[in-house]
Amino acid sequence: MNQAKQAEISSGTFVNSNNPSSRSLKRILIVTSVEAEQEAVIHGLNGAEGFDVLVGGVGAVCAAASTARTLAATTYDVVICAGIAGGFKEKADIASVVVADEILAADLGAETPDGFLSLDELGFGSARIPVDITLAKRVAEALQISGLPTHTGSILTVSTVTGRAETATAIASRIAGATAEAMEGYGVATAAQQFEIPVLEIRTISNPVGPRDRSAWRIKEALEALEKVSSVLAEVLR
Ligand SMILES: O=C(O)c1cccc(C(=O)CC[C@H]2O[C@@H](n3cnc4c(=O)[nH]cnc43)[C@H](O)[C@@H]2O)c1
Repeated sequence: MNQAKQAEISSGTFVNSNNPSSRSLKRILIVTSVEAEQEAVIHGLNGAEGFDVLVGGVGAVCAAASTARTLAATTYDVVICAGIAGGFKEKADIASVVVADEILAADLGAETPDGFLSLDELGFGSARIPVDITLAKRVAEALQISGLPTHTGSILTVSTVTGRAETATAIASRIAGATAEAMEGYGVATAAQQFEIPVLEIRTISNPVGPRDRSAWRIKEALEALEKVSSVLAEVLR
């Protein structure tokens, strides 16, 4: 997608009275990759004020550019990357929810005969972007209480969807805490970081990370879970 499409739900104001830091979240940007995810989020928000939902495109580069363009035009208090994802074996099942405790560009680095070197090891910055951990924990707790099976862990950003069992095993053994993989989080988070805005990533699981079997992707179930996640977000962030 070349042209990011923004659906503004409302420009109203809301205050988060449950936040221990008393920070008020007046305006929240949710970035999805495709329109089906945007629609699920909008249905779940059910007209709640203060949320804008952007289709940022597939892949970290497109997501970063779309998010940065939006943040340059409007002030937000938090940015949330949301959508469907692959879940790592024994970490996140189909239709469960993963709230990132960190956002990690899993394939940003260098391959060597002795293994993978991350951006950090190469000395070119960091492949890890911290989330607003207080907010992430509060959202995860609310999702769990609402009955959605919810995990907290690293959500990896990859350029290529993992399609072999060997790759899945290699990634899981290289990255402790790898819970889900998707393709946009690091891009959205890089834009948010450069605008000094807190970031979250929340994903619902459509498929296992492993041998490619598109017929086994449970996109409908994952989108239904994403809609429920969004209705909880409307409650917990209000
Ligand atoms: O075909 C459809 O109806 C449909 C509806 C909603 C979303 C899609 C996508 O294909 C979304 C692509 C999006 O999903 C993320 N994703 C999902 N599973 C994985 C995975 O195993 N590894 C990496 N990324 C995954 C990713 O963020 C894509 O942008 C189709």
